[in-house]
Amino acid sequence: MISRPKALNALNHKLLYELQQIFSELENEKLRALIITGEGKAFIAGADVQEMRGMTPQQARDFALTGQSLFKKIEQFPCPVIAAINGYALGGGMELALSCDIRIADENAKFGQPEVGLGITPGFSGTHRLAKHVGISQAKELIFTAEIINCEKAYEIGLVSRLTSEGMVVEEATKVAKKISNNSKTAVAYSKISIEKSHMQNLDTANLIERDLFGLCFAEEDQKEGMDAFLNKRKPNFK
Ligand SMILES: C/C=C/C(=O)SCCNC(=O)CCNC(=O)[C@H](O)C(C)(C)COP(=O)(O)OP(=O)(O)OC[C@H]1O[C@@H](n2cnc3c(N)ncnc32)[C@H](O)[C@@H]1OP(=O)(O)O
Repeated sequence: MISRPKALNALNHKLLYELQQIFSELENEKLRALIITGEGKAFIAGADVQEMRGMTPQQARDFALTGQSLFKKIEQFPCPVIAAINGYALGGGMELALSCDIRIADENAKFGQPEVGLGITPGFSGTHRLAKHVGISQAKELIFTAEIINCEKAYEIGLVSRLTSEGMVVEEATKVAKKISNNSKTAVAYSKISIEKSHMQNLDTANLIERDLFGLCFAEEDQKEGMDAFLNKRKPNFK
């Protein structure tokens, strides 16, 4: 849980470093799924404007690199990462949600990239990932207008995959995490790698990536256990 509620969980250097540390430690935990949510009325209301106000161009560039590196770590995390969006997901907050694999929104969640209203561009990979998830036209409209959209609009444009009533988003994210956890950890991990690496590739390159990972599954115990379970009409017991 992102917990800096007095500043609506705004991402300052301290919080970004803490998150980098947490994800580095969790990488070796052999998790099946990971849920991120915010404390209070915001998921994350963006990068810390107070802290950015006095930055030099070089300091701002270094700050952007800090956020970009953390969000790349999340996107490449060994298990699926689910953003349980409990409120405002703005600027860097939307960009963190975009680095997650699955986004689920509470009915009070609001989304936007308000940066151009502050005289800056998105800086934590939002110009890349927003277009990746909702298409270039929608991404341009959201970024150029700095419009804040509600959860229904976010669902309509494919920014989030599920909507929940107020206060139920972590419960719903937990349900999804449990469904993922019932499946082979290796097969889910390889599927995540294949999707991320083959996206934006041509079909032949994408097929090569998928073919190699598909073959690797057959070197894993889970493939034998999964298929034996089906053939013997029982539930699989993945390691
Ligand atoms: C590379 C990435 C770049 C970026 O992410 S740029 C930043 C993008 N984000 C934004 O522009 C959103 C800024 N925040 C807001 O627009 C508003 O907040 C909200 C609409 C989210 C909520 O408004 P309301 O309900 O009226 O609350 P409140 O009084 O504005 O905020 C409560 C306290 O939280 C602090 N806060 C909110 N967002 C940020 C932020 N992004 N950076 C630093 N502080 C923030 C405020 O200042 C205030 O604090 P105090 O009570 O001491 O006045």
